[in-house]
Amino acid sequence: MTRQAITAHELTKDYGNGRGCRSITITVGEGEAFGFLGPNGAGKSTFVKMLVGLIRPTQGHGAIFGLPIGSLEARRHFGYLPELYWYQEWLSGEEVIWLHARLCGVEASEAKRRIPELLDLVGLGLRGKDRVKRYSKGMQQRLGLACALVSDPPIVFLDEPASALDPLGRRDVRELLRLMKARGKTIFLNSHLLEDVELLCDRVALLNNGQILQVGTVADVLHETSRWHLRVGGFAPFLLAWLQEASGLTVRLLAHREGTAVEEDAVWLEAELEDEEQIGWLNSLVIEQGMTLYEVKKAKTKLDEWFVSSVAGRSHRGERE
Ligand SMILES: Nc1ncnc2c1ncn2[C@@H]1O[C@H](COP(=O)(O)OP(=O)(O)OP(=O)(O)O)[C@@H](O)[C@H]1O
Repeated sequence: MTRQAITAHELTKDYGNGRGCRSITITVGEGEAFGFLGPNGAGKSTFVKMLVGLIRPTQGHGAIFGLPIGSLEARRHFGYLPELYWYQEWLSGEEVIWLHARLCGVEASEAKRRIPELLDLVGLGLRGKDRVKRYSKGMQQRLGLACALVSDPPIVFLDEPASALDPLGRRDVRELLRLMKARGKTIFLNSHLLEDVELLCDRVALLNNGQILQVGTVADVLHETSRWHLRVGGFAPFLLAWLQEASGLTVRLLAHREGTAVEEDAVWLEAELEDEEQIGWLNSLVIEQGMTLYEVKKAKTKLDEWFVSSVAGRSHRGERE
């Protein structure tokens, strides 16, 4: 059985104004990449700050490899990239990493060996001797990543690690996270870049107003829809109404489906089922009407669609207050 890397039990932070996060219970296994999602102000950073020991919970408890959050022992096991980072601008990039290495207790000889490796890893290879004052925001974020990895920790907490990066930088970070995952690191990722989360994370949690709405594997949350797509030939518009009436289901014509050429003869229909078994019934109706059934598959929701549909209609604080 996989060891539990991060656990939180009813972890709560109330800033005194009713904001923060409420009663969050989750477990992240060793080697797992866990995506923590939610709209602005949902409480994601607050939750991570409790786990890394920067703020004290109002209630509940948590542990890192079984060690209480906030303790020095727990802190030895992770690296952390905060959402808002600010490094000593009078130091060079190398000196900032050196400082973090020494604060983490990395031996001097080991730190010297790691610094050029880390600079290369985060794409700052040639700029290590420049002062932070001369770094762009994106370069400082890359520096922050290097600092989070300096002790080669088994767990990394990354709060929006690519928020300041251009598309190339984002791709670099995506690759870096994949590499870390392949090396068995546990990754706790707060991010609004849902495409990256979908590619990297094993499980995701969705937070709103400080509370968890849903937790599950990426596959589960994306496949929970009951929408099916059917590619049919010999379609005529009147058949749509007929299909709806005969099946009693909502069936619509998709204007065009991403990634497929628009063919003259074949169209995509989308059906909403109440029960998966209805798909066989619908297929037989399509064939009965003389249409050709080329393909039938369950519609896969993108993570951003899932995010929007899960949060839509609920009140949420943050930037929209
Ligand atoms: N120190 C504080 N004192 C009072 N309220 C706070 C404090 N820090 C955060 N909050 C509030 O707590 C809520 C959660 O904030 P938090 O920064 O955790 O959200 P988030 O999900 O990380 O948002 P974002 O995606 O914008 O980074 C927000 O309503 C915020 O205004």
